[in-house]
Amino acid sequence: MAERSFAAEVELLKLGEGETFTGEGILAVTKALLQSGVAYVGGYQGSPISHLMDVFADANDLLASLGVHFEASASEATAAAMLAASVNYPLRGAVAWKSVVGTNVASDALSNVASGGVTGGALVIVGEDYGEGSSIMQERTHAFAMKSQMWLIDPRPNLPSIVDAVEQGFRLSEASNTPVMLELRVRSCHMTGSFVAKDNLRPAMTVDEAAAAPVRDTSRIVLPPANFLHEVEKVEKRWPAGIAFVRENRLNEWFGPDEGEVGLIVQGGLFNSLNRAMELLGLSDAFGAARLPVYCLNVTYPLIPDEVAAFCRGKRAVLVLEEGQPEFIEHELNTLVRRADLQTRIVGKEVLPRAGDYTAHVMAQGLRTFLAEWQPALDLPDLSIAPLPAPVAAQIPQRPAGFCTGCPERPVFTSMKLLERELGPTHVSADIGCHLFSILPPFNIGNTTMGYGLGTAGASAFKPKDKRAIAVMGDGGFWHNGLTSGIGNAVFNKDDTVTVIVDNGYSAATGGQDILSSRADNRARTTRHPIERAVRGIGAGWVRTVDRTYDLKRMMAALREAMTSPERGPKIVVAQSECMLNRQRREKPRVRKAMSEGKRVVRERFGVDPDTCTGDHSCIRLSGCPSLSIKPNPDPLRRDPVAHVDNSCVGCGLCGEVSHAAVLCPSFYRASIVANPGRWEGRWKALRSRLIGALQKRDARLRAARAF
Ligand SMILES: O=C(O)C(=O)Cc1c[nH]c2ccccc12
Repeated sequence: MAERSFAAEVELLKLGEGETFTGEGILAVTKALLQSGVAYVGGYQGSPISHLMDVFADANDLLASLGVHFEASASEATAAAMLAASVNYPLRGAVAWKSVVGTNVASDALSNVASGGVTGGALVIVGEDYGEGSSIMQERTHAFAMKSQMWLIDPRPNLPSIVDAVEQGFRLSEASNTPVMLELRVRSCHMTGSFVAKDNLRPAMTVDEAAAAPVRDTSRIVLPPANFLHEVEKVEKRWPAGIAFVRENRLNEWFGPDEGEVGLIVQGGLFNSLNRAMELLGLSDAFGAARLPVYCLNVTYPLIPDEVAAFCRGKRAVLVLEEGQPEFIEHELNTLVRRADLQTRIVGKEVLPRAGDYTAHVMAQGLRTFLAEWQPALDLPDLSIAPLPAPVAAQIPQRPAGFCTGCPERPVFTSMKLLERELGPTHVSADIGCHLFSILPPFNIGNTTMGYGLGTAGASAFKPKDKRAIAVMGDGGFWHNGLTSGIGNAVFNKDDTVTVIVDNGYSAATGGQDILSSRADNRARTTRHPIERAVRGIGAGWVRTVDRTYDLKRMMAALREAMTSPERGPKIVVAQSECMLNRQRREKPRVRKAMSEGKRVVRERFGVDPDTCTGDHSCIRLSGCPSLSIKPNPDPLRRDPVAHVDNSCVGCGLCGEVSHAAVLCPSFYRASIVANPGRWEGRWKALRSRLIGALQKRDARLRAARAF
C-alpha cells in the first residue's frame, strides 16, 4: 500500500459535467484522462508523479467499472511498451513516470513506438524532476522528444490549462500519429487549483475488444524496410500534421499587448514564475495582465514557425526564457528567425543562467538585464536581495537527506562500518533508493551509483584480487532492473561481488508502493514472491536471508561470511525488515485507537542513562538515528554532553544493539510504556515508583551533603 490513502481523491474522479474539481495538479491529470476516454493506463511511481500512480491504484474499482485497464508497471520500460496497444487500435492510453530517469529506462520502447507511430492517442506523462528539490541528475526530457520525434507539451501551471493539455494531447497524438509527452514540472504537479469537470467517458473501444479482433500491419513494425519509411513519414507527414494541429487549435497562448519593441517567449511550465518576475518589476499583475508581449509555449516541441515569425516580426529583440541546457529552443528560434529573414535579436542564455532552476527571482534578474539593453526607457526597480547576515546564516542548519528514525536500513550500514574495522575498506557500488543515504554522514559508505537496480552491475568491472566489492540494492531496484542486469549478469560472468539486497517490503523511496516481494496483502496484485527464490532461480548459489536487520550479530555474520567465503560466484545477502515509515503509518492509528478504547497497549522506547554515558558518542556515529541526540551532562564534574534519545524514538532497538555489538557502553536501557495498565500492574508501578523515589531522594541528599 502506498504512503497514503487516496480514497477521498478517488471520489473526485467521479465528478460529472459542470461540477468543480479542486485539488492537486497531478490528480487533475487523472480526472482529465478519464474524461478523455482512455482505454488503458500504466506507469512507474517516482516523484513528482507518484500520486498519479497511487490514486489510480486506489481507484481500481472505478477504473474497472469504466472499462479502463490499469497496471502498476514493473518499470518505465514496461510502461512505455504498453503503448503498443495504441499502434494498431484506436485505443487511447497514457503512461506516467519520473523524468529524466524514467525516460532513460523507457527509451527503447519509446523509440519503437515513435518510429511506427500510433493510431490511438498515446500520452506519456513525465514528472520533470528538475531544479530545486530534485533528487536526480539535471537533464532535460526535451532531448528525448526531439531525438525520437514525440511532441512535448509543457502546459502553463493552471488546472484548466493542464486538463486541456491532456485532452488536446490525445487529439494531437491522433491527428499526427505521434506519441505525445506531457511534461509536468514539480510546481505543476503539486499546485492546487480548480476546474470544471466533465463526465467520464468510457473508452470507445476497450482493450478486451481490441484483443478479440487482432490487427496485424507489418508497416507499423520497426523492421527493414518499414523503419526507413517511418523516418520519411515522420518528416513528411507527422511533423507537418503536428504543427498544423497545434496552430489550428491554438495550443500556445499570447499575453500582454499585441505589439511592442521587445517580447518574451517562455516555456509554458515557467509561465507563472515569469509572471511573478514581471510583477516584481511592475510589468504585470497577479492575474497575468502583462505589459510586454508574451508568447507562451504550451507546446515546446515542435515549434510553430508561422507563430514564431509573426511574434518576432517588428520586434527589436525577443528574450527566450528556457530552463536548463542545452538551450534547444533558443537554437531553434534563431534558425526560424533567420529563415523568416527577420532582424529580431533572440536573447537567451547570455542574460540568464545556463544551468539551474528558473525561479521568479532568477528570471526577474535576467529580464532586468535584457530590458536595460533593449528597452532602457523602462524604469525598473532594483531587485537585489540582501544576503542573510552572517550570524543568521550560520544558524540555519543544513538538512542533508538521511534515514528515518528506526529505519531498518541503518543497521545494514552499521554492520558494514563495523566490518570495515575487521576487513578494511571496500569498494561499495550503491544504487537508487533510500539506502543511497548511506553515502552521507554518519556512514560515509558508497563510491558510485549508476542507476535504479544497477548497484551490482556498477561493481561488475571492479574485480580486486583479494577483496570483494560490495553492491547495495533495494527491493525496488531489484525488481525494476536488478534481477537481470545485476544478479543474472553476475551469475553469467562468475562475478564474486557481494550484493546486499535491502528488502524492506516496499518501493519505499517512491512512496511505499507494493512490489512483487512485498509481504502486504494486495487485493489487486500478487505479492510475497521472495527475493531469495528469484535469485536462486536465476542461478545464484550463495544466498543468505537475514530476516531482522536490527540483529547486528546476524547481519554482520552474514556479511562477514559473504566477504570471506571461498565459494565462487555472486554472494547475495537479503536483508529484511519492514520500512519503518510504512510500519508506523500502519501501527500508529491502530495504537491510537486501542488506547482510546481503553485497551492495554505497550510501547517501547529506548533511553540513555546519563550517569553511565561516557559522552564519546560512538553510538551516534554508528547509528545516525534522528532520535539520538545530545544534551548537557548532568554531572557537574564532566563537560562532554551525554547522548539522549528523544521522544520520536520508535523502539527499534538499534542504538542498544550498536552499543552492544561495538562494545561501547552499557548506558542504553529499554523502557516499556504501558497505556491503560491492568489493576495489579498499576499498583506494582506505584510501589516501584515509591521505592525508586526514596532511593533517589537519599542519593540527592548524599550528593547535596558533599556539594561545594
Ligand atoms: O522516486 C525517485 O525519486 C526515484 O529516483 C526513483 C526512480 C523511479 N524510477 C527511476 C528510474 C531510474 C532511476 C530512479 C528511479
